[in-house]
Amino acid sequence: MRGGVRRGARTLATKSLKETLAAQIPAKQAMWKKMKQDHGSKIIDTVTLDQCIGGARSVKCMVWETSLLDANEGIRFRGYTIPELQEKLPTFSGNAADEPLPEGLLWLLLTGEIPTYEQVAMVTKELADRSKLPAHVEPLIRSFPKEMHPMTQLSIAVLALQTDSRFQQAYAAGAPKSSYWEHTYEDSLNLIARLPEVAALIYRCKYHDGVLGKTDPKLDYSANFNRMLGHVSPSFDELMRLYITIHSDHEGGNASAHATHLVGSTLSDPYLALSGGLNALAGPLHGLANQEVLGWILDLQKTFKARGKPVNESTIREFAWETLNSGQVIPGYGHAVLRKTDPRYTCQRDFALKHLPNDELFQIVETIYQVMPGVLTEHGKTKNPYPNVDSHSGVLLQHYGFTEHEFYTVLFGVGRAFGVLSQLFWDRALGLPLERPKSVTPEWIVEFFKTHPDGLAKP
Ligand SMILES: CC(=O)SCCNC(=O)CCNC(=O)[C@H](O)C(C)(C)COP(=O)(O)OP(=O)(O)OC[C@H]1O[C@@H](n2cnc3c(N)ncnc32)[C@H](O)[C@@H]1OP(=O)(O)O
Ligand SMILES: O=C([O-])CC(=O)C(=O)O
Repeated sequence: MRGGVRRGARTLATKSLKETLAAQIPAKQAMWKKMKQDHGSKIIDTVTLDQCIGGARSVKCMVWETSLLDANEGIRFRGYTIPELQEKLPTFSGNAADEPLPEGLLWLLLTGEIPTYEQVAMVTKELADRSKLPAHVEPLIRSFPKEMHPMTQLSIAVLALQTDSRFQQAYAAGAPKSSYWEHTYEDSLNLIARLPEVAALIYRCKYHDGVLGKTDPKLDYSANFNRMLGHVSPSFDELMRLYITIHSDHEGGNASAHATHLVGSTLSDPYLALSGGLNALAGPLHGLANQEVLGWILDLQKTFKARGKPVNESTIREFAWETLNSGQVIPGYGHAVLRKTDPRYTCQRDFALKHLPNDELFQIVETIYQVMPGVLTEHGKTKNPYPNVDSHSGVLLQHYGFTEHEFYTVLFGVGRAFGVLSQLFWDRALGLPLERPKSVTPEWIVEFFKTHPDGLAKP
C-alpha cells in the first residue's frame, strides 16, 4: 500500500470527514439526552475536602469523548491503546511496522472509527488545502523579539489567526445553536492545518535564518511540518508522526485540555480556546516539563564533566538528590493520575531501541529510568515515581539534530491541538453548557464542619 495515503483520491461513495460527523450527530445527541433522562439525578462520585483543596484530583465532573486514562494502563484513544493505534492506523509507507499518521488519529478522535487509507488521504489533502495563513500572521511572527519564549509566540500567533474565525463570524451574524458544530469544525480543521507553518515560522525566525523549508504535496502533514522546520530525514518523519499522535490527547482533566474546554464553553471560538489551552501547556508542571527534562540531563552531563566523573547510576542518584534537596521536582517523573510508567514513555523508548539504540543521551535516559523510581520512592513524597511522556521526548529530538529544547513544548502544542479541538467539536455538537463549578471560602468550610462535623454521609 506504499504511497496509498499520498495518492488516495476520494471516490464518490466515500463520505468526507465533515459528512461522516454530520451523520453521527443526531444519534449522539439522542444518546446523551436519554442518558440524562435515565440517570441524570444519580450520584457518580463524591468530593472530599482534600480533593476540593487539592486540585480536584480524580473528581468525575466532566465528559470527554475522545480518550480515557487509566492510572495503571495509561491512555486509550477512543478505546484504543497506543500499541493498538500503531497496529491499526494507516502509515505513510503502508508498512504496518511504521508509525501511525496523525491524520488517521484525527479521524479516529473525531468519529470514533478507525479510518481507511482513503479517508486518511482525504484528511491529509483537506489539511493541506486549508493551510494558508492570513496575511498578517507571518509579519507578526517575524516581529517577535528573539528572546520571547516560543510558547508565548505560539499562543499569540494562534490568537492572531482568530481574525479568520468562522465561528466568531457566524455567531456575530446570529447563527442558530444547531449550526455551532459546523463552524467549530471549520475553525478546528483550519487551525490544525495552519499550526505547522506557524510553529515552523517561530522556529526558523527564532533560531535560524527565518526561511521555511519547502513542502511537497506528495508528503503528509508531519513530513511537511519537518520540511518547513528544515528537517529531511525519513526516520525523523516517522518520529514526528508518532510524536504528534501520542501527544494529542490525555482525557479531559489535564490542564491544557481542561483550559481549552473551559474557554470554549463560553462560546469563545476555537482559536481563543486553544490559545488558553496552550498557555496551560506552557507551565513546567505540564507540557514545559519536556524542555525541563532535557535541561536537567544536559546539566547533569555538564556538572559531572566539571567534577571529572562519568554519568552513571551513582552520579545520577547524586544529582537527583541535589535537585530534590534544593526543593525542586525531578522533571519528567510523577503524574497527577498515572501510577505506572506512562505508555507514551514506553513507546518512545521502543522507538529509540529501534532507531537509535546506541545514542549517548538515550543511554543516559535508560540509566535514569533504572535509578529514579528508587530515589523518588526513598524521597517518599510523589505518589508515582515512574516517568511520564516528557521524560523521553527530548532525547529523541536531540538525536535528529533538533537541539533547541526551549521549542519542544511547541511541538507538544501542535499535537495537543488534535485532541482538544476534536473534543471542542463535540462540545458544540452536543450543546454542552458553560462550565461553572462551585467554589467555597475558608469561612464557608469552617461553618460547614460546625454543622456537619463528620462531613456528609457517603451515598
Ligand atoms: C504532559 C504532562 O503534563 S506529564 C507531567 C509533566 N510534569 C513533570 O514531569 C514535572 C514533575 N512532576 C511533578 O511535578 C508532579 O509529579 C506532577 C505535577 C506531574 C503531578 O503532581 P501531583 O498530582 O501533585 O503529584 P503527587 O500527588 O505525587 O505530589 C505529592 C508530592 O510529591 C511531589 N512530587 C511529585 N512529583 C515529583 C517529582 N517528579 N519530583 C519531586 N517531587 C515530586 C509533589 O511536588 C508533592 O510535593 P508537596 O507535597 O511538597 O506539594
Ligand atoms: O494528564 C495529565 O494531567 C498530564 C498529561 O500527561 C497530559 O496532559 O498529557
